[in-house]
Amino acid sequence: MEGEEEANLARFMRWATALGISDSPNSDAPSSACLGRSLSLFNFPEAGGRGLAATRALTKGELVLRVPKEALMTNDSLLSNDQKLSVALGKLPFLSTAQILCIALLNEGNRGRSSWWYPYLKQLPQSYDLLESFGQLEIEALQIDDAIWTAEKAVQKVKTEWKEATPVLSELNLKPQFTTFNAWLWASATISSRTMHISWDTAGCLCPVGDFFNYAPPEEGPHQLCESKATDTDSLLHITSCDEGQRAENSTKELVDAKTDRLADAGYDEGLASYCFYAKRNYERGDQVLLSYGTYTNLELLEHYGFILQENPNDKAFISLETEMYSLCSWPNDSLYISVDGKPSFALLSTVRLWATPVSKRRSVKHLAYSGQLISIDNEVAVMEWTAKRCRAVLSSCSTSIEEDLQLLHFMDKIENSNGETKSSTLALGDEIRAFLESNSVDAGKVTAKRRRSISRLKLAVQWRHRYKSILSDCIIHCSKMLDNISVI
Ligand SMILES: C[S@@+](CC[C@H](N)C(=O)[O-])C[C@H]1O[C@@H](n2cnc3c(N)ncnc32)[C@H](O)[C@@H]1O
Repeated sequence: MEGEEEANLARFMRWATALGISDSPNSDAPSSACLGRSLSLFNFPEAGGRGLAATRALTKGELVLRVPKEALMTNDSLLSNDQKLSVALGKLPFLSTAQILCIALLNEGNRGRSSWWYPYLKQLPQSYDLLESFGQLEIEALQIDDAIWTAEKAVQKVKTEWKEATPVLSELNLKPQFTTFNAWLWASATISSRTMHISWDTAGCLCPVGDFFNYAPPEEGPHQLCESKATDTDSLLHITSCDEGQRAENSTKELVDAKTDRLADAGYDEGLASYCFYAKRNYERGDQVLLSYGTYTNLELLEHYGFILQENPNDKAFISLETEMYSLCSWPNDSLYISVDGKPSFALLSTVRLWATPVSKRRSVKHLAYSGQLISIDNEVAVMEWTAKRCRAVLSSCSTSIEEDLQLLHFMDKIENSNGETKSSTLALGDEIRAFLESNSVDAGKVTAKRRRSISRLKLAVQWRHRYKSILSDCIIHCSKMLDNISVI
């Protein structure tokens, strides 16, 4: 099996080199290998698995990989020489561009060795852990309503998309294994987790070799400047004003920064007729070279890419608010969250401050709330108490505690790394966790490949909820500190 994987990879690299994919894009000398001068393929078990390492010191902004247009797998390139596919798709004009790319990808897989893309297809992952591939048990293991709802919606969406595409899959006469729901899940996850943005097709493109870059979040998340000022413990009594004008200026700057950041990272270059990848910072030889796919919370990473980050500066915890709060201020609902450091977002804090003000006085203090200023000491006490209480309510509604989640994760690590020797260690676990394991059918004795996959998804669900609960727990600590500060005044 390993030998076969190596042979597939070697064939893929020859194919990529012949197409002009190159990590020495500025050199005129023809390359004998597509990688080796700036980048090389390497395994990073703790940071994305297969990825790209720097083979020399790389400078920020340097072009490190170029993938010519001919090597990009797009709807255009897959449909252009396939009359049968175009005719079949013409009968279902309502399909989305992403559904069309799924169908075209399965159609290409069905061709097997005769596909021009065969070397590329052979080194794609065989399975994924995106939310849409979660079963009922894994979804329930997320525990938090918002996440469960997101996962159920993702599963429903991928099922609907498959059903809508079924008539085309039948008309193409694909082998049965390329028309199943599992095959569709594979194609859909491949597209969700590996396509790159192109301006001429919303489905994006699959970019051989370029899709070996693992993810790092962009350096700074949006809105952080304002929020940290407005909720800083030190500045409680002399709150730095962050008025609407300042906010607008900051967010425009952040948008521009985010845009230049993305452009500096990767993008299709019309002039070079290639997808180009740039070093987003300086790298030492041996470092993993990473790409920012965008700004994502852990739930969004899980939904679109099938992984989470233990340290994600853009993670957020949403808690359900009093119904009235959603309409009290003009902030969008997705700005009402608790940041990864446990502090309420600027918008959440100002909303709760206004809500905690008697109705008759709200009008006169609205400008204070909107500019992030403290309304009164009593109001601030009510705000911190309400926020901490809401976080505690969510934590106590979960069927496991943060400590139990940690124990469970530790146990799952053992199952993953063991060859069936873990049974006795279940005795050391609490009743609740043992019941959880039994109800999830995790039989510690047998670890088949299929079981390993379902454990890996279950582990992702537990890791996600553990990070979420940690944010709420940090928020409770933050609120207590603020209350302590107020009490010494
Ligand atoms: C574009 S591919 C990157 C290459 C991929 N590792 C491979 O073997 O082909 C994106 C996928 O890599 C994995 N990945 C990327 N960055 C990661 C990270 N920082 N931590 C964990 N997994 C990551 C996820 O499975 C994700 O869906």
